[in-house]
Amino acid sequence: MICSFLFTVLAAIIAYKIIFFLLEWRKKIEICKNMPSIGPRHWLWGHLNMFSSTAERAKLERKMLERTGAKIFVTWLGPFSPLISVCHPDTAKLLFKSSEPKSVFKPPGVYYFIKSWLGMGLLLSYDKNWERNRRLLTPAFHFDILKPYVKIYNSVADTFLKNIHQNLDSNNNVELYSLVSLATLDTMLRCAFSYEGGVQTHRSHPYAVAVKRLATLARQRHFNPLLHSEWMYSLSKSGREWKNLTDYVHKFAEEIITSRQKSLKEDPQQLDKRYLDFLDILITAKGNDGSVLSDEEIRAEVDTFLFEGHDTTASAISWAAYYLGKHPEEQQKVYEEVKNITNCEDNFTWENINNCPRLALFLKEAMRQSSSVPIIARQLTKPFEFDGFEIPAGMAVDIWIYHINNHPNVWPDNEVFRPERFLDSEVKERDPYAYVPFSAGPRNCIGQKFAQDEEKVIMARLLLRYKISLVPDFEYVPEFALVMRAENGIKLHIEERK
Ligand code: HEM
Repeated sequence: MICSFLFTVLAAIIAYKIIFFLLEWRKKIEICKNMPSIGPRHWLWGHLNMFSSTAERAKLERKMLERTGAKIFVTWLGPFSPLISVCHPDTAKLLFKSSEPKSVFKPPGVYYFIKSWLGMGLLLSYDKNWERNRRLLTPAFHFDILKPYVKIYNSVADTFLKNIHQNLDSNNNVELYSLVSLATLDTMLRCAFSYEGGVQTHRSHPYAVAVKRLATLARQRHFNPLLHSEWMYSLSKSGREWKNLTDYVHKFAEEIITSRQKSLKEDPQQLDKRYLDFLDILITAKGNDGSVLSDEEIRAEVDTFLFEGHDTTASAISWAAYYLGKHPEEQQKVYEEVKNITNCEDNFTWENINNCPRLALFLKEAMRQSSSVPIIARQLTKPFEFDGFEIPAGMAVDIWIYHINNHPNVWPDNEVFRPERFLDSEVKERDPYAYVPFSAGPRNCIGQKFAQDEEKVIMARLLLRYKISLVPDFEYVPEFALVMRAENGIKLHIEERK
């Protein structure tokens, strides 16, 4: 009797869940019915059978944007999961201006898949916790903190340039991306964490390798609906690899925190300065009620900044170097400027950083064509209307920064590399949300100035020492993941300048 009662209750719950799921599915189909997409949706694969790499997917989407001028589109990940994306300033600005949280709550929100790695640090947190930590950490990017970092950028560049020289093959070619990753990791560790780990002395560093692999695993999981459930993922091979790698990166972050805590205990006078650097702010932070950040909160911020602070900048610098090789005439212009303002000295100063207009234009155009953070995402807490499409609360929406920065209706001749697009006279004619490599609005990138300064120093120093060209027949294939990497790395031909 009890058994049959329990069975009936269980059957009712299962039936309810199935009906609820089917109704939700029908609702999603209805919402996306007339939305532009890269092609007809397959009943099982959705759009997944139309591309085998993120580069192919982005290419198909670009073609679709050329054809339709769409401001919003949908990609079905299998039969049940529509991924809605805004891709034009008109639609994206509604989200940039809002305080909608990041898509951390459920799949297929892209940030859901990296939550167990980065924790609820500044990138993924929302509401009161985010407000508190953003307020707390903003002073770490004050002018007075950033200015002395220029010395570190130059010292990092010294080792980076030596590494290039040492890693040249017999044809004078070098794979640059991995060396840049080490350089930007070194910068981040030294500037924000007062950590001198000699990162660049190795050909690769396990942390940089782990981050690269984690980003790949997150992307693969995103596009494999079978692995969306936590349970299925934890049983899979890649789920176990994910767990091992996140354990390792968390341990790396904990070591950095412990080492700084020890050093501050031994010599508290290190804190007697007007502006504390990033890690010291976290360690000494006190809320209004005297509470400190928990160990878990500190670690989440360290994990977040280690990743956001080095991987993004590595992408920006590596792709910028690629464009130097691709456009020799632009390289020459930037080189002339850098040579003149430095008098060929091996040092790029704070004054130089703020007085290199040609380099600044070049870097902006490079980041337009290869946006280091190609996609970000939000979870709607209220309904939004994007270009006539009503999207209900609860759905995740991707913001395609790369497509916004290249949208054919916003950027004439979008495939042409033309740094003059960023002259004041042209900028003032454009929508302020048309160029958003560092996002926009309240959740914009806190490290923008830091990243731009570092980029300028590394690029200027690279140009002063080497002439760069592309390697014929090498395939430069962008990978549209959390950060825009290059599938085969970025191999460049290098000639020492006399
Ligand atoms: C070229 C380099 C960089 C690019 C293109 C970039 C881009 C971005 C973008 C697009 C966002 C918005 C993410 C979102 O809304 O989901 C963001 C946020 C963020 N970035 Fe960067 N970033 C760069 C460098 C850095 C650096 C060097 C740091 C740290 C030193 C940093 C720390 C952060 C943090 C903590 C956030 C979250 C901010 C918040 O939500 O309050 N980024 N970045």
